[in-house]
Amino acid sequence: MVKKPSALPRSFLSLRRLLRRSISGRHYRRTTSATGARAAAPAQDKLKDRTVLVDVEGWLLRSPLSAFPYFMLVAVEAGSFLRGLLLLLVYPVLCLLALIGLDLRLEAMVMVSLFGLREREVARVSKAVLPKFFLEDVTMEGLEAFKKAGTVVAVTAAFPRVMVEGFLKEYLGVHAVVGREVAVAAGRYVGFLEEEHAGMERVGAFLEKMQETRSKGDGAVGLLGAVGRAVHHVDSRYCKETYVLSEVDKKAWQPLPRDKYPNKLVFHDGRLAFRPTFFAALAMYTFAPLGIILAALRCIAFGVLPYRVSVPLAAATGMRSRLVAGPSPDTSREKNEAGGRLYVCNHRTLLDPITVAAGLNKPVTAVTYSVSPVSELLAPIRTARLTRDRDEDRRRMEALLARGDLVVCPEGTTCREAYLLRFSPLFAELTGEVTPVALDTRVDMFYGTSTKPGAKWLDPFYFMMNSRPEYRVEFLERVATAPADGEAGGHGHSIQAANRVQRVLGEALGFELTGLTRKDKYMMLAGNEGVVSGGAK
Ligand SMILES: O=P(O)(O)OC[C@H](O)CO
Repeated sequence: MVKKPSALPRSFLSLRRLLRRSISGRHYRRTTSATGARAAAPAQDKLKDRTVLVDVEGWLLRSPLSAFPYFMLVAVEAGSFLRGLLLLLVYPVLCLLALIGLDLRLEAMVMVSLFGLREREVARVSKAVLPKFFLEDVTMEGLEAFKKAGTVVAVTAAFPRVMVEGFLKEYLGVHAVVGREVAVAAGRYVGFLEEEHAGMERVGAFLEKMQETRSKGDGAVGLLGAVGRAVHHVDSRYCKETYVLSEVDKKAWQPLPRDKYPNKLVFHDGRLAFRPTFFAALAMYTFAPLGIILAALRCIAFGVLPYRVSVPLAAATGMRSRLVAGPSPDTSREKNEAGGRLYVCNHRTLLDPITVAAGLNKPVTAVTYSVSPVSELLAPIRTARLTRDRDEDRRRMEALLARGDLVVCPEGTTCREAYLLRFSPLFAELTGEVTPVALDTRVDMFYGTSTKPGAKWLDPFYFMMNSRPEYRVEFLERVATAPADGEAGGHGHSIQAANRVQRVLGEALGFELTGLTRKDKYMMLAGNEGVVSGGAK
């Protein structure tokens, strides 16, 4: 359960603090903004190395800010689509509650979205799913104001602390997030959100303990929104200087561009590929029955029909496969000395090898690692498991390549954003040249990738459930992977060759190269190493 506020009356606590501060001789100067646009943001250097108290909704995030999409994301991603539907259905009633008091609506949204959910899963969603959406709501000026600050304490009242903590700490480098807690029992949320004043008492107690706030001389600086914010009371007690941002000023602030994200958003998780506002979520739930039918039809088409029939048929249902550059004639007809051709592609979804096969219009074998057994069973192409034992995998791949064309995705896991992960170099030791295939996908409603072991088998189905899923396929010029005359072979060489192929694909796609791995992705998004039980070997 959440900690109960102190039994002492709040007025007594405030009086005690006031006395303590008067005795230490501190002064609290309040600086309010001028009315001109952007006047409220202090120069970066002014806050250099200082302790800053940031009001998340009032200062940092864009206005008007709707909390509904975030609760919808938590309801769906940490709960289920059924819970999301419940939130959608009760939301109009919750809006009526807003007439009685805004906080009542918030409390009710917290109850519907979080009740019964595991604390750990909500924290995971806060780190793995919500940041993508919160980052789109960050104001550039709001963030830049405290970029050089020493310690940043973020305060939230419009969201439970758990919902904003992941994004603020992981992506914006905020040091502490304090705000309202939701009651927990036996590791699950009971759903009661503590009152705003209790959240602010918590902020006060936190600042009270900080050396910087109490004794460094400069005191803390507050960056606050203008109206009706309980955080002002805490701020006036702990900050020597305060910048207050009016709603009018904030409207002139710009959204933070992607290239200015303090930490790159390479990985994210969750099924919903759109911001679930009330109407967008309503559209999704209305479309879902048709989406299921479409997905079933598309899966059957790719499973049983030849590509020259299934591709146009899928296109008639809205699914697009754009072959930007097809395989060169010799690539598709001739075999190389190893046997079949080795196609090396970046990894967007589990359907990548099928798309390559459709582009070639002939069967291929795909090597997989930690794929759900259900996906293997339903795959319309031959698949072969890797073990992550280098010698064994090499033997398996050489044998497969001797028998026919092989598709490998050396990133080892899918990536949704415009980045390429590190290429595992084993493929470069199998044959003298490879054909890189640049793949990109677009979805409008559901992501066809996931990290939850229990949900992975549904990945291709979700991709097919989109109203207009799209694949872009580009067969590139072959790249030599064999050592040139006089060049040393071995592992060092294969790493260089793998990096070369990664670079070629990165250039074709306009994607940034990274050294991140499958393990990095899973540790970050799921807190595990990404091994699907029954699918590793
Ligand atoms: O589910 P992912 O994104 O880890 O991708 C799994 C790969 O397809 C492994 O072959």
